Amino acid sequence: MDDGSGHENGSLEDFWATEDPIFSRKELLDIDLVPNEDRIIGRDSEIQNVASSIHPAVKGQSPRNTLIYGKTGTGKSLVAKHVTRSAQQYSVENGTEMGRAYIDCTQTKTETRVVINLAQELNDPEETGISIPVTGLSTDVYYERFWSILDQLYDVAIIILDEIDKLQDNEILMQLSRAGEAGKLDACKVGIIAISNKISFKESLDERILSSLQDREFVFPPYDANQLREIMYNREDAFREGVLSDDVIPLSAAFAAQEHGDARKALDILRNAGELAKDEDTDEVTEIHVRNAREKADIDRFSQLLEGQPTQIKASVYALSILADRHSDREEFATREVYEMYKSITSDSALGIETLSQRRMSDKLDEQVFLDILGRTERVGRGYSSGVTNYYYLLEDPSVVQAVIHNDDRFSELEQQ
Ligand SMILES: Nc1ncnc2c1ncn2[C@@H]1O[C@H](COP(=O)(O)OP(=O)(O)OP(=O)(O)O)[C@@H](O)[C@H]1O
Repeated sequence: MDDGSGHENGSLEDFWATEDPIFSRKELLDIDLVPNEDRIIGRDSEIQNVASSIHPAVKGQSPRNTLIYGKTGTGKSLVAKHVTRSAQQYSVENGTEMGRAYIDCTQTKTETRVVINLAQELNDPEETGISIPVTGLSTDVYYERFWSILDQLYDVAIIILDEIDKLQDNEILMQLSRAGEAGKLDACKVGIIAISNKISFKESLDERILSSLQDREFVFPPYDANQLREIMYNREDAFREGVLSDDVIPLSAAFAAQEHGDARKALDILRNAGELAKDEDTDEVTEIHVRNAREKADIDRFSQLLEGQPTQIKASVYALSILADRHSDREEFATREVYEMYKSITSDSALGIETLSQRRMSDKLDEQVFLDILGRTERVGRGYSSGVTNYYYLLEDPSVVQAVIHNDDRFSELEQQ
């Protein structure tokens, strides 16, 4: 309470003035940051490849459409953004009007929303006199306005569609990739850089779209532990000097390398380790913080996967996690074993769900295989037990799985199995 002495305000002022004991430039660890070229590691040939496919654009000619594949955190978005940013700077200095737009298709999934976002990103209403209301127009009208913006403002436009497999349908790809031939545009040339981490996504594309998009196609390999280390050492100035103990970066790199060489994961672990140290009011980030940050990252990822899943699914995954916990010497468990545990879990009235048949429970487990929650192997029995038996295994540590499922109160209240 303010006692009139000004003391309260004084102490808050002191508080505002305190420096962060851990981070000095935390923004260097932001996941959306496109760092300068000297901080980009191990992607020289990928940068060169993408640059050569859009090279004609800097002279106002048609760029080649480009598809980029690769697992999560292999630098796909980074390279696409970096190369197009550099191309745009060069173009402007050399008299070519180049437009550049980025769409994250996990957020913008429908054809109409993509056109609206592209039109808004590329428009300059003062110059074109065109307005793009957020709603209220038909898709056709949005397209007309979009083509008109492109023709009025740009010689060439490069459109990055990230996580393209998340689009609800392919109409937008058809429109963009054939805009020139179809006579929608008079002057502006359009190039697409499409990014995906699912190579199988091509199977869902119409032959005509595919042949147009697939002009150039690149696969980005995962990083090894050395490259991950270097990526992090190049962002070390996000932290105050002397705050990171020596083993922090190598350990974060080792964890992310186990994951499949994911730079996103590496930087997430490093940032979270710093946050944990800060929460503890210490001024050193140590190995323990890295281990806890990794566990937190795993729990967050797994929570997202399991979020909103029905209780039956949680119960069957929980049964598998208890088996894995009890038998640390084994990884895989036969359907029958999982079912026995599932029966004892679901018989607890605290859960309030019925006990399904073994067949239906295994159908539920099979669904999880597709969601990357579980793995399954099939083995052909020998001797009397001929026939195929399914074995399930967790893709995550049982303690992480249980921590996530226990967030659902009904599970945390279950009798110890
Ligand atoms: N070669 C690299 N050098 C420096 N930082 C990198 C490199 N590759 C990736 N990063 C960083 O890792 C994070 C993830 O990279 P990016 O978003 O480009 O991956 P992605 O392959 O597009 O992944 P996703 O498929 O999940 O979108 C970003 O913060 C990026 O800055």
